[in-house]
Amino acid sequence: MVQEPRSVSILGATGSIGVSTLDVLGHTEDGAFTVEALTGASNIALLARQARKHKARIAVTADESRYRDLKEALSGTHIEVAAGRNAVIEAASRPVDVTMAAIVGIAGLAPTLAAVRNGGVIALANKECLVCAGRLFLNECEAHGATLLPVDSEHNAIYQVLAGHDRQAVESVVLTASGGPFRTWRREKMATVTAKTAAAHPNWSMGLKISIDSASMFNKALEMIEAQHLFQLAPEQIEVIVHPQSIVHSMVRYRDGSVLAQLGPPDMRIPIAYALTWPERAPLPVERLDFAKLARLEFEAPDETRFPSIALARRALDEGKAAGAVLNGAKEAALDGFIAGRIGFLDMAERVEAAMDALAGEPEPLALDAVEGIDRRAREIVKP
Ligand SMILES: NC(=O)C1=CN([C@@H]2O[C@H](COP(=O)(O)OP(=O)(O)OC[C@H]3O[C@@H](n4cnc5c(N)ncnc54)[C@H](OP(=O)(O)O)[C@@H]3O)[C@@H](O)[C@H]2O)C=CC1
Ligand SMILES: CC(=O)[C@@H](O)[C@H](O)COP(=O)(O)O
Ligand SMILES: [Mn+2]
Repeated sequence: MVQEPRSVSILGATGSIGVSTLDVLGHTEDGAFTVEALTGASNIALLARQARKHKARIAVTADESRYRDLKEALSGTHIEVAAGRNAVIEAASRPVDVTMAAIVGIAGLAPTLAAVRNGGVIALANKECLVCAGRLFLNECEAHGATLLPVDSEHNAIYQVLAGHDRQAVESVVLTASGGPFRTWRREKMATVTAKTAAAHPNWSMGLKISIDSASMFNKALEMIEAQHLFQLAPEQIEVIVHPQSIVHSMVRYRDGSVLAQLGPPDMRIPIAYALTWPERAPLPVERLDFAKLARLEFEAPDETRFPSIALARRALDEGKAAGAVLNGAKEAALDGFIAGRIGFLDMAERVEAAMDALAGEPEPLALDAVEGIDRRAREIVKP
């Protein structure tokens, strides 16, 4: 049976997830997908190359000052060009079958919400949408009939192993964490690391910010809150276990004692392809796991003294309300400060805790401007 082509927009096309998404599209059958919008920010040359190669209808940079550069880079084509935050939101609101939401940080929230309001499939890599605005985001998905498919590898794994099972039978979910580059380091040594060392993830090739978040385990902290919203879990149903090989992407415990897991090589093209082709599974030429060569799969409890981010996430899960938005906004500001060399690696968790103390009990933000407001206040407290 010949199927209609699916139209796809990629928000954050020039980033790690965006590039992998276009790579996956390149492996699908000819004519299976058409590209509507590609958005980026600073990397104009790559955005223009991608738009030409994949015959996008529109290319948008979030940086208003780069309009002319992008226009010039796409001269001689019929590809529309636009620039600025609102242009990204407008491009995201064009109706498509699938939107890959892969802008980094809370900057991805407004464009992804715009895509949600069109219905269709939202392939969600941007975990911050759920961390900062879980209830708002899910309400909008329901109101507009959007299908939310998680791309974050752990949540995609859980989504896959929940499929076809009774939710009432779920005891807990177990998020796996690599432990990052400092898994075995002493705390004193962690105090002096640079952004370059922190960005060297042992298993995954990812953007700068999520790589450093993996090193501080703030990535796992965000993922705990992401899981709470996505799978409607109580705080005590969310477990974290360190698994240094990143082969088991996460697990679900059922009430009969069974544990179901999803495994695969650490390659984001697998969850990306799952979301793009759902509910089918298309062939994908990625590495196959060779179980005879896998020496061992290890598991260990996270050390919450060296990685206080995990305890901060537990606190946010328990407090609810605006705590997710505060944790994320404070973390983004602290991370920017660490990358710029203004604060140390261990200072990040201290700054986040201070913001959570100061803004404890703030009401849950249920509109975009309320989320952005609480995010701004958290950043002001951190002021790195
Ligand atoms: N990378 C991975 O393997 C995984 C990523 N994720 C999540 O996916 C999201 C993307 O991650 P990743 O691809 O690593 O990030 P990258 O930093 O590699 O890419 C981010 C993308 O967002 C664009 N961008 C940056 N700032 C803005 C802004 N203010 N407005 C609009 N666009 C902007 C960038 O444009 P430009 O580069 O042109 O400046 C780029 O296209 C994050 O939320 C991350 O947590 C989740 C699981 C795995
Ligand atoms: C690939 C992916 O989903 C990342 O979020 C990954 O999980 C990061 O690894 P950590 O487990 O080290 O945070
Ligand atoms: Mn993840």
